[in-house]
Amino acid sequence: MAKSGVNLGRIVLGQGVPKIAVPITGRNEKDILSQAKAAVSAGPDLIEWRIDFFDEVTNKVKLHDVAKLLRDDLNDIPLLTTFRTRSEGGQVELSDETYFEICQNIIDFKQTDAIDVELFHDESSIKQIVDDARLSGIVTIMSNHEFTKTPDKDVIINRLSTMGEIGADIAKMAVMPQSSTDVLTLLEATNEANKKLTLPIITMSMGDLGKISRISGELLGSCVTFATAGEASAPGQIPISRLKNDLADLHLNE
Ligand SMILES: O=C1C[C@@](O)(C(=O)O)C[C@@H](O)[C@@H]1O
Repeated sequence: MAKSGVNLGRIVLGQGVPKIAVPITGRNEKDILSQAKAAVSAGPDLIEWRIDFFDEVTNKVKLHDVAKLLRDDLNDIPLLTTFRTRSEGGQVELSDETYFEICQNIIDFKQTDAIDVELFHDESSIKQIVDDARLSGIVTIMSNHEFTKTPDKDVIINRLSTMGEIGADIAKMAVMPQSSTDVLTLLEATNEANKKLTLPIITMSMGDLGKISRISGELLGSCVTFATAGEASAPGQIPISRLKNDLADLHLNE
């Protein structure tokens, strides 16, 4: 039975072919806007702004100005805004207080369709962000990254499940494989979690070894795949022009 999807602007996550997200990783306004132009012309389903790359992310006024300029350039392509902390593979380590302040600013600006919130922070603050996002009509994608290893299948499924219990609209888990067996662990966890959980999930096994996980989402149940239209934001991402063909070739017709 098909799950009910999550509306994100003009797209629905959790049904049919996985949606393609292209990240923007510029460090300043000029690079952010020129990457946005390249991303838009590559024709993704959604765009991710990785604000941890932005040099002025802690300057509220500047963050708001660039968020608005970016949004105006996206031609209605839905926007996901993500601050990835250093311990999860991002650019900057922050105190929880600053991390949540930035998340709150992003919600208050109302210039995004979705926000990424990392699972491993103070739980009551996460819940507050999820509630505030919902009140503002912003979708929460809760995430966890394991940048050095692939946890056991049950651990992956439990974390995705916990994200749903906390109130996320979508649960996301990225892991690093050390072997082909690790890749299979992530794929199996995806297949099981997708059947067990009511919320849509996003998973990936990073690096070259894990590339298969970036094209197998329709079969196993991962609803978004991240692709490049220039800079990659994580290892193993496939250029969008090729990924579109891969997803079309693997599309299930019945
Ligand atoms: O969570 C993810 C997934 C990702 O880490 C990947 O492996 O494609 C890329 C990040 O930009 C994004 O926030």
